[in-house]
Amino acid sequence: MVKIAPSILSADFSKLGDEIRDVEKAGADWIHIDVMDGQFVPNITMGSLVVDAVRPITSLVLDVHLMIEAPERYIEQFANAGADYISVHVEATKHLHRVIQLIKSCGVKAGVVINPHTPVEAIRHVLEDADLVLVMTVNPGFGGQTFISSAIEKIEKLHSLKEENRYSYLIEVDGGVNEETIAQCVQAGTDVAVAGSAVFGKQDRKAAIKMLRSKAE
Ligand SMILES: O=C(CO)[C@@H](O)[C@H](O)COP(=O)(O)O
Ligand SMILES: [Co+2]
Repeated sequence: MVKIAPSILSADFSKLGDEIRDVEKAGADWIHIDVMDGQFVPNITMGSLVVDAVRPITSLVLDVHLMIEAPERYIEQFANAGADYISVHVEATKHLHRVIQLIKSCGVKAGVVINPHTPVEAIRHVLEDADLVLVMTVNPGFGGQTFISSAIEKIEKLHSLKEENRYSYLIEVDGGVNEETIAQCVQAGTDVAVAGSAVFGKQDRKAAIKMLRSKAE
């Protein structure tokens, strides 16, 4: 069954603790945390302090999506704050293989992320080391954007490479995932679906997650 990972970017930050408890009660599997630096992407969001604050209030997996230049500078900080997964963009570092090893050496699962214009070939040689591959279905930087469906063939490709080579990574999709788009993602091989506005943007989070799961089946 697909895991649902609400992105706190769309939560009400004036009551972040309550928002996280609410989606946990509503059946969320993971909590997705979008870290943006105003350089790699135009927006600035949150740092490791937020991961630190969230860690004691939930037992859900904390899935940290780093949209920052040279992420190798901050891996230890996010690991110490309690991240379970740390994902870095291939477009943001000169030494992707080294960053993956660094994440793992901190005892954290390592994810690699590709932007909508980036082909799977760009991460081909780190797939055997990755615990997670995150396929962006919007240009990173903001919540509430429209799903880019050309990314579906990349999910299919990652799924078949995984089967052929017995790789162990999970496939995650992020951006514009909602009740209209989740089915095609899951059909293509998605294991984890990030949903920001499709969960936090709704009053009834339990109904929202239930709807996503039912459309995914
Ligand atoms: O990483 C990002 C955006 O850069 C995402 O995680 C968004 O926060 C997802 O929001 P929705 O598109 O689901 O509203
Ligand atoms: Co994200």
